[in-house]
Amino acid sequence: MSDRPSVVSRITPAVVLVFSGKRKSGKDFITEIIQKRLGFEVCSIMRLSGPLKSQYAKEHRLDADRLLDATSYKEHYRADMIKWGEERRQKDPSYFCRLATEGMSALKPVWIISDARRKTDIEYFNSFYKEQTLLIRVQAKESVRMDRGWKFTSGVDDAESECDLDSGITWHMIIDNNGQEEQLNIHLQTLIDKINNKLQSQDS
Ligand SMILES: Nc1ncnc2c1ncn2[C@@H]1O[C@H](COP(=O)(O)OP(=O)(O)OP(=O)(O)O)[C@@H](O)[C@H]1O
Repeated sequence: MSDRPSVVSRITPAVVLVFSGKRKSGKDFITEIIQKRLGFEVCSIMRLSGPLKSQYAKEHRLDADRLLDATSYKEHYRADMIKWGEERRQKDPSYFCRLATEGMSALKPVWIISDARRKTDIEYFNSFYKEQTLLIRVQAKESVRMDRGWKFTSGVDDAESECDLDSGITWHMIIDNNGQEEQLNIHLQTLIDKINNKLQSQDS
């Protein structure tokens, strides 16, 4: 990849956790637990989908707050915003990764990317932060995801953005999140131990 991250994000994090998983597998649920356990002063959650809306609003002189809420304003621009995002990504696959990881939150030592969706997202973090990056896949059975409100939606669940990471990636950790609290806690503790080891090896 040719584009370097911005000046702020070049302050190298100690750990980068890159999460991926199907809709309603529990990515937000899990990443928020990890952030709480590590502490908000240590850990930032960065959403690659976040800058899409804010940057689209900026470039089109729209009200970003209204674009982010559930009004018809958002619906009106939705299709155009998705098209704009795809065009941007095609021109520059690392565009949204760069935007999501700049700013003050990049100053914290642990970054959690909660919504990787494409192989290019993985390539971005592997190319700039190889030593720090742990790739984590969250899995849940379809029946469990349905209980959480997921319903198969054609054009969404069969789109590249949902399926690109279904194969071809060697994950450092796979977390099964089917609602078995004890099993989840074992996974999370293993991960937190790994993070703490990385943080300690940076200190020494
Ligand atoms: N282990 C769990 N125990 C209890 N509730 C859970 C668990 N995992 C997820 N949930 C709940 O399931 C719902 C979906 O989880 P979450 O929003 O984390 O999924 P997601 O993968 O981030 O979904 P999306 O990709 O659609 O944003 C939430 O209401 C969340 O609180």
